[in-house]
Amino acid sequence: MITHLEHRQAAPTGLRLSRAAGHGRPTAPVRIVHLGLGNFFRAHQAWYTDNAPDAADWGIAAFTGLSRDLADALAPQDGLYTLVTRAPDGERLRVVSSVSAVHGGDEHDAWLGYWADRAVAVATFTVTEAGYVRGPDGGLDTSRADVRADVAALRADPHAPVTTVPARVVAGLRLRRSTGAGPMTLLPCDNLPENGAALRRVVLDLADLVDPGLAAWIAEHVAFATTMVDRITPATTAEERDAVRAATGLADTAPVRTEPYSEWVIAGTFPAGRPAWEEAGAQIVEDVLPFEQRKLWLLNGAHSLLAYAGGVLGHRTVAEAVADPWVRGWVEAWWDEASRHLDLPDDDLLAYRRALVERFGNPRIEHLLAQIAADGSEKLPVRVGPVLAAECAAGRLPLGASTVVAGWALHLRGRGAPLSEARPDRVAGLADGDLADTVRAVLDRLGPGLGGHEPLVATVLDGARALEALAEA
Ligand SMILES: NC(=O)c1ccc[n+]([C@@H]2O[C@H](COP(=O)([O-])OP(=O)(O)OC[C@H]3O[C@@H](n4cnc5c(N)ncnc54)[C@H](O)[C@@H]3O)[C@@H](O)[C@H]2O)c1
Ligand SMILES: O=P(O)(O)OC[C@@H](O)[C@@H](O)[C@H](O)[C@H](O)CO
Repeated sequence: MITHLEHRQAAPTGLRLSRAAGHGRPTAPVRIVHLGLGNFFRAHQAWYTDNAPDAADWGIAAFTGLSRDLADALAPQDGLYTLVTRAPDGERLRVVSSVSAVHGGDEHDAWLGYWADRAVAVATFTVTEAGYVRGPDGGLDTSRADVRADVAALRADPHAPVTTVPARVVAGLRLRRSTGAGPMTLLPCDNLPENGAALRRVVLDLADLVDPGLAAWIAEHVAFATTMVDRITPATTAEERDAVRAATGLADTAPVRTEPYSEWVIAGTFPAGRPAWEEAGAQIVEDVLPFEQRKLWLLNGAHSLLAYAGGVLGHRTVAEAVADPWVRGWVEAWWDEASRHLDLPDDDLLAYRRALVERFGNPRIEHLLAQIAADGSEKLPVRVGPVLAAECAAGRLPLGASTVVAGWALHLRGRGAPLSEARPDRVAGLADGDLADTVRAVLDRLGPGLGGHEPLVATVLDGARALEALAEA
């Protein structure tokens, strides 16, 4: 295995990462604010910004969303961290310098301060699908207690601390309007279809409830860009910290490991500017949709299939699950089904599938199925629902899609990884009754009327029984 250090590293062993000690570049002025400081942001948006030729002009102030632990880990090392890019046969380590400031999500005054600053031109987000607090129709879910509390707080005091993502954004934009800090762009980077429009909708919904006139100001001054983001980035483990220390001699409490592959496709306008991300490999396009569907269905849909069906069969990681011939067969079936509904040349799709087989099989990316299985109620309607409905509408009973549904039904009934849902109310009652009841209920979640499609129900039930039989074998 080859280990390549991209930057000069400093001895002595155990020295903490620090700009004063000459690690990384000098701190760049903050012109981007990020919400959702976690692993993916640091392997993706922060890395592209670090690679841009104008990186010295574009620093990021990054806020955690929920727990402030990562901010506390990164602050003593000046926002610097080691990105470990793991190929099957070797790895590259580099110190990423683009994060100029780190904050806990509870530092609301600091958050507001950036939004009032004319120098800040872009806000990016990686807050998980659940973080957008959308209701079933995609609008703001005003039935949530946290949303209601935030609306009441902002009506009473524009500076009041708030917790939901749309409320944090509305608070920031309201201050930006009053300080005349000018237009900016919001750039969501979560695995949601049309994520720019999705964020815009919940932000405008909440603005309307808080401050008459604010929604119109936002519509005129704030651009919502849409993105497709891709780079498989599992959660960091203690072993990773030890491995980085062994390779570099540096004590980094928050390294990130990721794969060599990376894609960022962006559509939108940037009235206050942005880094030259396209020179770091991002694609700026008119329409993200074909890239987004290809990725959400072929990559993320297959991930969910691996997580649920592979989890029932006792697999722990993506690489383990995709090496199982049964699971691999279902993944290929799913890819055939999804590809029929993608408006892209066959050769492109085949090349993408071949690359996915390699990426999933990378033994040095230990991507836990349990991490992917979380929040299925948010993910499956987006990753699998559209293909399932389209296949049924075309008169077919899709094996791959049915196996994802079968795996999810069993997962909800306690098989595979432990159930983890940001919105437990969304899955309440789904596991009640017998397996057929669960299958009907989950199908109805994925497409109107699918729970009453008897041949489909029978196909999913067959799939679930086959999974159970294989798990017992
Ligand atoms: N990890 C990947 O491979 C990957 C790849 C593409 C896209 N993404 C997107 O990035 C998201 C985050 O992935 P990650 O690996 O960085 O996870 P992570 O757990 O390392 O970080 C998640 C961040 O989001 C915040 N957050 C979580 N729920 C929130 C909520 N309800 N409101 C506000 N903030 C919230 C957390 O506090 C944390 O700061 C994913 O959900 C996905 O949409 C991840
Ligand atoms: O990050 P999530 O929870 O939306 O989904 C889990 C994985 O499918 C996802 O993180 C992929 O690894 C990623 O989308 C690859 O770019």
